[in-house]
Amino acid sequence: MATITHSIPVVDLAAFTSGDAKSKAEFVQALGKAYEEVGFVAVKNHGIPDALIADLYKYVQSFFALPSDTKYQYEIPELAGQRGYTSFGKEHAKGFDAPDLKEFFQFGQTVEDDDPVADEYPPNVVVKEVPEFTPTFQKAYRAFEQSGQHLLRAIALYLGLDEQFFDQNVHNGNSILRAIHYPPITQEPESAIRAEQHEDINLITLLVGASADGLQILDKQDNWVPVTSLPEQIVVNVGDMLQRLTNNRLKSTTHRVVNPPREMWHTSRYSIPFFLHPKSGMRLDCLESCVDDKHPLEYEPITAGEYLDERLREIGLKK
Ligand SMILES: O=C(O)CCC(=O)C(=O)O
Ligand SMILES: [Fe+2]
Repeated sequence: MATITHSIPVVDLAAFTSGDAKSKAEFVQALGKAYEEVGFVAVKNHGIPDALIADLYKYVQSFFALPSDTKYQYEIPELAGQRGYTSFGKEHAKGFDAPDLKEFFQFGQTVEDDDPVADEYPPNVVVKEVPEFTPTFQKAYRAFEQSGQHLLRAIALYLGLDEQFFDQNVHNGNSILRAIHYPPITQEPESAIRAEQHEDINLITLLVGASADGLQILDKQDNWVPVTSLPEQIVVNVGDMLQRLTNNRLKSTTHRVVNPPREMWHTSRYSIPFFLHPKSGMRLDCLESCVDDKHPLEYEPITAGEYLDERLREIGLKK
């Protein structure tokens, strides 16, 4: 069912959410196979309204256009970049010293029921200069959660689990909506690129139309392949938590964002990934169904919270 129009398979989420049993089952197989082989898909009919995405980009651009001193007010070192602003040159990929050529803003979970997990989450940082910023992030956060929940249900079915396997751990989970600005490049970058090669930490990442070229994935032959998606599609990839849970059956594929050619140095690039995380208490111990003689157990038991802490230290965001 998946058609390859670019470097990554394309799937139609409407086949899962509104289709009959046959198209639902076909979607499950197409998504699962793509995640075993490529780790990335482009999703159409993802359910996130175009107008909301347009608003999100508009307010994100207004925020990054604020004077540096104003943005610094929203950078709170105790929050380790998990909420609010992180200035240019702070984050580096695991295993690399040179920081990425980016600044970003992170928005997290707001618990609206009486779930005690609320105590684990710092409040979001409210940008006063752009009043529509916070309500738009909140709306988008919920829309991404919803879309991600459908995809995780399909993944659960593919893995032979109960369709609702992820639901309770993702409801009020520690997901992050991150707006990234890669500023214009003004001098020959020494060794750094916009985002050095890495794998995402979380279960899955949903990425709305990055505003310019640059995203590349590493294929099985070690070639960098550009990822392009049509304007109405979002890119959704497997992160390390899902790879770990499935004992490497689903692939958390290495990716990076390269610098543009010199004639495009004067342009900014914006992108808005939603890193879908479970609650910190979710166990990421490898599923029994993913361990056998051919696939021996690769990882120690761990919770999502322990794993996240380990990874944030490795990328320089947590001391
Ligand atoms: O900017 C992009 O297109 C992707 C960014 C990314 O891979 C990340 O922030 O993890
Ligand atoms: Fe990434």
